[in-house]
Amino acid sequence: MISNAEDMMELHWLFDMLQHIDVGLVVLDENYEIKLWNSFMENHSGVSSSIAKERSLFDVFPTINKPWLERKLDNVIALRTPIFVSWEQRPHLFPFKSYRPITSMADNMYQNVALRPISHVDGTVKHVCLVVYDVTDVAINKASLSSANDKLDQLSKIDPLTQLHNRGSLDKILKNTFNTFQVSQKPCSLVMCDIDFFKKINDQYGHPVGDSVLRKVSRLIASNVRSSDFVSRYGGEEFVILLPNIDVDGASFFCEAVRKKIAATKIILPNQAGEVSVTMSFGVSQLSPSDKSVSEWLNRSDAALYQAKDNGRNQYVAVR
Ligand SMILES: Nc1nc2c(ncn2[C@@H]2O[C@H](COP(=O)(O)OP(=O)(O)OP(=O)(O)O)[C@@H](O)[C@H]2O)c(=O)[nH]1
Repeated sequence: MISNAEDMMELHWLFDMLQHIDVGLVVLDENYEIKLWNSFMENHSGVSSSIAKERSLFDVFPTINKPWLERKLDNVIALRTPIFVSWEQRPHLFPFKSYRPITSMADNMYQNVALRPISHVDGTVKHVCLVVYDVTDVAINKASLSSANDKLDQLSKIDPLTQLHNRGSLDKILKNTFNTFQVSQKPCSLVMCDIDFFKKINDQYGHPVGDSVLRKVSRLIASNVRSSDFVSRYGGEEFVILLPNIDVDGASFFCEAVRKKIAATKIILPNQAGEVSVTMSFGVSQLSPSDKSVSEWLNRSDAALYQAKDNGRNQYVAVR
């Protein structure tokens, strides 16, 4: 008798704890009717246990993907094995609001859900228990970590002064372009360009003014390319522009257009220091099947740029 009373007490305690545990507990029968609905489910859904019980889960939550969940529940019963649905596959099963102040960045509660078969005393399985875990904190932390990583990744590819791609990302894209060219053989041109007598700007107006000229020239170049082109700061006042699907004649046309625009632009200096104009010299060459490496191609455009400087600057030289 004592043992029976103790058992009853234990059962009562267990039931009380399950009712108030900070995890959602739902028991469904084979027809998806709710047989148990603990206080976590009541608090987050606003649906009391007395209202939820004996109703189909899909009537209480019409937005749940019925065919998908039915398939899962049927499998749990037929195979007698649990199934786990992670928030990464499906952010939530139950459309609950997120209520934690620390996770206010999320409107909805992210959930991991375990679907477990429940055996009857005779060994048959006709019920499934859904265990719903609130994993909003984990999801939000992961999302902010991945957004911070994306930002860092982005920063590592960008030149901070000009906001153009930096040398590292240029090296990567040139390598990829070179490898793709071995198969596609589609024309691709590379322009190296450099501001003429830039040292004079620094000497005359100071380094900060030189910086603002670099920024302006970068914006001018970037606003004159197609979205598939790649503009990078190679170093100092030197830039490299990659023009996919453009042969050396098309690239020459592009250089001439940009050259004219830059030469015609008056750059307003900061702090009412007046205005300056700059010119640029350009060297251009096309990737050739005989190139054994990216450097051979780069060196050709570089040599053309120095030729343009030697010829008097403010011009392009193309290697054909
Ligand atoms: N303001 C500023 N100047 C830079 C930066 N990087 C390089 N420079 C300057 O760019 C100038 C480049 O000078 P040079 O290589 O002699 O070239 P240049 O005066 O443009 O002459 P040419 O190229 O022969 O026409 C140097 O004075 C560098 O200090 C930068 O980030 N900001």
